[in-house]
Amino acid sequence: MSGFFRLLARNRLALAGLIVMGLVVLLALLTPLLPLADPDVTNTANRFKPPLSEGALLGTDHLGRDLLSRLMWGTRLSLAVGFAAAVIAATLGAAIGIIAGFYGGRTDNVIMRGVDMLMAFPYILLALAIVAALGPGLMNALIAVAAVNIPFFARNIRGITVGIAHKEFVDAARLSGMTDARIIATEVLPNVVPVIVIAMSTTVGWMILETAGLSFLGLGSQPPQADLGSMLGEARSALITNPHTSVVPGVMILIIVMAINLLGDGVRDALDPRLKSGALSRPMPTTLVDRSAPVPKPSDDGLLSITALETQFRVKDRVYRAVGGVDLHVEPGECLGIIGESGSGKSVTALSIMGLVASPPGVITGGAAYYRGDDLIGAPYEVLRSLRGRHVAYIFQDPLATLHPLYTVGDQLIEAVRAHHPTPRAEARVRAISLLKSVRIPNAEQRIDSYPHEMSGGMRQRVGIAMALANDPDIIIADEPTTALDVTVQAQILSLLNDLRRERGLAIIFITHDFGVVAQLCDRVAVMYAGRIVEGGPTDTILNAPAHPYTSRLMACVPELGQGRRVLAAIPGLPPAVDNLPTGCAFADRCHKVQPACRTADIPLSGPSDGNRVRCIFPMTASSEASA
Ligand SMILES: Nc1ncnc2c1ncn2[C@@H]1O[C@H](COP(=O)(O)OP(=O)(O)OP(=O)(O)O)[C@@H](O)[C@H]1O
Repeated sequence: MSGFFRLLARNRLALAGLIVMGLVVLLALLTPLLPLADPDVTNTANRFKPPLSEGALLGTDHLGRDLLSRLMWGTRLSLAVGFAAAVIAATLGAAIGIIAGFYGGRTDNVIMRGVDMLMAFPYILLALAIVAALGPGLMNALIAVAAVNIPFFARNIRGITVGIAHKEFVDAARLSGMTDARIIATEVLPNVVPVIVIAMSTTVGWMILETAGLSFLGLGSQPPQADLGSMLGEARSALITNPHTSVVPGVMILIIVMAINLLGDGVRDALDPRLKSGALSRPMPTTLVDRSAPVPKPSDDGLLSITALETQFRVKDRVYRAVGGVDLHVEPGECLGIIGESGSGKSVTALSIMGLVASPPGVITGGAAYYRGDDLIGAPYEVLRSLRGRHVAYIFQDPLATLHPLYTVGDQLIEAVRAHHPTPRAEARVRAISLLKSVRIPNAEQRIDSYPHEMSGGMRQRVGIAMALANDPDIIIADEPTTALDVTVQAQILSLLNDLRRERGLAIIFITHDFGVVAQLCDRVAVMYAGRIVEGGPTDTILNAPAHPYTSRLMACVPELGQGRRVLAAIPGLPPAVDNLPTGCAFADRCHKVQPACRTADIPLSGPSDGNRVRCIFPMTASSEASA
């Protein structure tokens, strides 16, 4: 709750709205206690007194009634009616929406067609019809305003509920034997309450206006009772001769509605977790680059050479150092494996190369990535766009997130083929079919017209791989591409990638958690921890004699088939938070070989450039391992 108020207070306009609304509500609550004149007592001798007259701070109206007093009582009434109408509309609308969305089918159809009928009328006409049927009066105006707003809430909440009703946690609740009422109360309602609050906060002002509108037309509060709308209505005839009688309630309506709307926007932003992290702000086409240090020279002239790459996420006042000075290089026909625990910075390193880290919040703060001698970091968008997919292609981890649900896989493959090579559609289709065959999709001629949801997870992943191959790239950056595949398909895909790099000199950067895949495919491997490479070198050397305690413990976690029973040694503790990295070795807290010297200063990556390089001052040796 305190987090919510902190976020709300950060939005200056919302804070201003909150303060103004707080004052208005406070004044409305204190009105009966204030020494004000009776708002309904007429005194025609004092008609139309101007503001700042003696005994009438805001002047008097056409019947000589004190405008300040009428304003205070009128505001109190308008606020009460507006809030009450909002609560009634939200409660009934949400209940209708939840029932329609949860039960679906005929229940949904009957309820929502009724709601549609209500929505078919212009809302003010409907409100007028309801008040005309019930008779003028403030209570009837309240009922009318609530009734015309019920469909708005019902439709919104029904949409959210339909999505939630088919989620796995609702299925799990059903399986555990919960009744529908309990599922609605404990599983559905908590998920829709923020939406109800957001919808309410943005519509209260609107309902106050609608109530004022009905009173203005003489259908709401009845004389002598004052609300803001009726005050405006009564002042209509004196608009030119005595404008203060209209300005006083008009300004109050403006203040209230502005304050509520600003506050409502702030509440919406503070309650929506996606808005909080800036996820809905439009990311820039390439990652923002803010390099203060001079750009490093390439350490060698490989196909792709990454030098001292640093990428951060700047979220509000926190800085997450996701990648903290990474050096990597890959040659044509070579496969480089990147391995490390979840959150170690593997994906962010890979995405930084082509400027694909979303900005905001991502910023590349240092280093360079040379592709055939040209630095890609900070390269113009057009340059990166022409390289993306054509020379450097990515295979992403989550095939469902990368394929568009509304296009067939064929359309998407054809689009990928034609993005960089203008080809007739028929020719691109033939190429797409051959790509699907090359990733071993059975029945490719028919499957090309399938939608992503009609394919299994493994097939979708293979479509993602086919798409990466569409333009014969020089480098493929594969981020855990085989995680969703069964072992036989995984073996096929790995051998396909292996063939491609042999035949075509394709370079592969393969991000994985699986040492088995590294052993099978990679020539060299880099082990990452807390955003840095802690060990790197030829795969055989590292797998046979890991030098960093982290690498050795990571390997000890891997079960081995056919090696008999052995205890799997999990690494104790958790990786450090990248917004609060310790001095010295980031693995020190979890390391069985830690010494005080490990925590004093930064530890460089040392060792021969063509051999095993390690970021440790007490690396593992055969003898130390034996004694451990
Ligand atoms: N938008 C973001 N805001 C703040 N921190 C982020 C953001 N995206 C990633 N991070 C942080 O950056 C670090 C590196 O994340 P990254 O996705 O590269 O890890 P990874 O090693 O690829 O993990 P996995 O194996 O689970 O994919 C993590 O600590 C993560 O929490």
